[in-house]
Amino acid sequence: MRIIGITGGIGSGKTTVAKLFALLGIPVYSADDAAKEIMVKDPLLVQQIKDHFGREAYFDDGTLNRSFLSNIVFNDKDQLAALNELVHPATIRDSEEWARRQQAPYVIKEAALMFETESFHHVDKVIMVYAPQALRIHRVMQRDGVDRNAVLARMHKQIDEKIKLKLADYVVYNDEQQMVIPQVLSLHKQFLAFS
Ligand SMILES: CC(C)(COP(=O)(O)OP(=O)(O)OC[C@H]1O[C@@H](n2cnc3c(N)ncnc32)[C@H](O)[C@@H]1O)[C@@H](O)C(=O)NCCC(=O)NCCS
Ligand SMILES: Nc1ncnc2c1ncn2[C@@H]1O[C@H](COP(=O)(O)OP(=O)(O)OP(=O)(O)O)[C@@H](O)[C@H]1O
Repeated sequence: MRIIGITGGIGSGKTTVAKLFALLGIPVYSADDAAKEIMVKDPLLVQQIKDHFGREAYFDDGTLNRSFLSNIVFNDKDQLAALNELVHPATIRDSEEWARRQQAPYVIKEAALMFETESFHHVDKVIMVYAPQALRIHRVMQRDGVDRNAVLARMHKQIDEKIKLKLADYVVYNDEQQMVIPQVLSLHKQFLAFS
C-alpha cells in the first residue's frame, strides 16, 4: 500500500488538505498529533525529555508544558535538534506500525517537517501544500492567537518553501486564488489509479 506524505510550511493548510483526503475515506496519520501523544504516553521518551529539558517540561498531571518547551526550542537550534532527535525516530516507528494496520487503497501521512526529518524516506510520494508567506503568517496569527514574531520564529526553523517545492512530487496551491477541492480530487483519482 502506498503512503502519500503531505507537507508544507506552518499555516500552509496541510491539516485542511489532509482532512479533505479523510473525507474521501482515506486514512490520515498526523505526525504532529502522534508526536504530541507519544511525548506524554511513551515512558522512556518522557524520561528522556525530562532528563534533557528538566522536570518543568511536564506539568504535575503529566501533560506537556508546551509553552516552556517552545520557548526553549524555538529560540535555540541545538535544543530543537535535541528534541527532534528524541521525538522523531519514535514518531516514524509509530507511523509505520499505523500504516501496517490500515486497509485502504493508499494512506496519507501529514508531517510539517517531512523534508527536515527522515520521514521523507518513509513515504512513496510527497504532496506539498503551498501558500504565500504573508497569508501563512496571517492564518497562524488568527488560528493560534499569537503574534507575528512567534510565527516567524517557527517559520525560520523550517526549510525554505522554494526547496520544498523542488523536492515535492505534487503541489496543492492553497493560496486563495485556486480552489483546493478540485486539486485534491484530481490527486485522489491519480492515487487510486496507481493502487
Ligand atoms: C515544541 C512544542 C512543544 C511547541 O508546542 P506549541 O504548542 O508552542 O506549538 P505547535 O506544536 O502548535 O507547533 C506550531 C508549529 O511549529 C512548527 N513546529 C513544531 N515542531 C517543530 C519542530 N520540531 N521543528 C520545526 N518546526 C516545528 C510546526 O509548523 C507546527 O505546526 C511542540 O511543537 C512539540 O512538541 N514539537 C515536537 C514534535 C514535533 O516535532 N512535531 C512536528 C512534526 S513531527
Ligand atoms: N483555503 C483556506 N481558506 C481559508 N482559511 C484557510 C484555508 N486553508 C487553511 N485555512 C486556515 O488557516 C489556518 C492554518 O491551516 P492549517 O491548520 O490547515 O495549516 P497547517 O499547514 O496544518 O499549519 P501548522 O503547520 O501550523 O500545523 C487554519 O485556521 C485553517 O482553517
